[in-house]
Amino acid sequence: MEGEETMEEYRVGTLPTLYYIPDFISDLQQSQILHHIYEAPVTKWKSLKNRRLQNWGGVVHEKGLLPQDLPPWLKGVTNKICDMTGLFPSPINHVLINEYLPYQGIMPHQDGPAYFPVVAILSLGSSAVMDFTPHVRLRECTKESDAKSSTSTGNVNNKGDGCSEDRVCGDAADHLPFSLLLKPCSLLIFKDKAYSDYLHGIEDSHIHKLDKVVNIKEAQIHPSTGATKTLQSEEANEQISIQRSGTRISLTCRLVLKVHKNLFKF
Ligand SMILES: O=C(O)CCC(=O)C(=O)O
Ligand SMILES: [Fe+2]
Repeated sequence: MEGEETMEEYRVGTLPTLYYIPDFISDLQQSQILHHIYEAPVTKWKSLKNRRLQNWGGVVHEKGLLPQDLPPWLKGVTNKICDMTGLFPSPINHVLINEYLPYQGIMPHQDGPAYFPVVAILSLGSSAVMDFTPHVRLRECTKESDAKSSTSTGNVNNKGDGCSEDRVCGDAADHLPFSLLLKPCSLLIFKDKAYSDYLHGIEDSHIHKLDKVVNIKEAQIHPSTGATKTLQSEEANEQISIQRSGTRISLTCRLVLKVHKNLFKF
């Protein structure tokens, strides 16, 4: 594969920097990776309020990474991601493994500043919907520009606030929430705007709605993904959602550019 050019065929949604690769790994590779994850000593798991995680590659500090070699079974995955996407300037050196029970999620957030702004997330085990929400500054900008246009001044530059540039307000219409269906064995990659202008998160719920999903076709919904139809009682509007039934594991693969070989040089 030839990197960014090849990636074009996996672009989803309206942002230029959001890619979804179905079946990035085989079922057999998935089982092997899951086997390694659950083979790790129980002390490798860190329990958070609503999920567990394993940290591989070392400790991420504000000032960089205190590195630890990734194990070969993870390097196999991260090398394949680097080779195929061509989006990482050097090998991925950090992997966070999150485990979610069917009612668990992750609150909307932006990834920390220590990371190079490209994220690759491999999904295993069970499907989930990831929601992208525009950053507050962009949401406010949208409201502000709506309010201004309703005053019919026709001038979006008349206040020295966060909306004071035509360019920013012009972009605001593009900053609508959207979601992605992440199926087992798939790889999601996002960078640039999708990384910096949006928060990403997964709802703490057994049911995930598909109404804002931009990769339905690519994710090819069928019964084994857990896709179901539920009926909205009042308007009898059919709305498709997924019923989460199994544990989902994700591998968040990233690069920390600043690596400290020696703790005392921090
Ligand atoms: O589990 C996921 O798909 C998302 C994880 C995530 O956003 C993170 O680890 O920063
Ligand atoms: Fe994240």
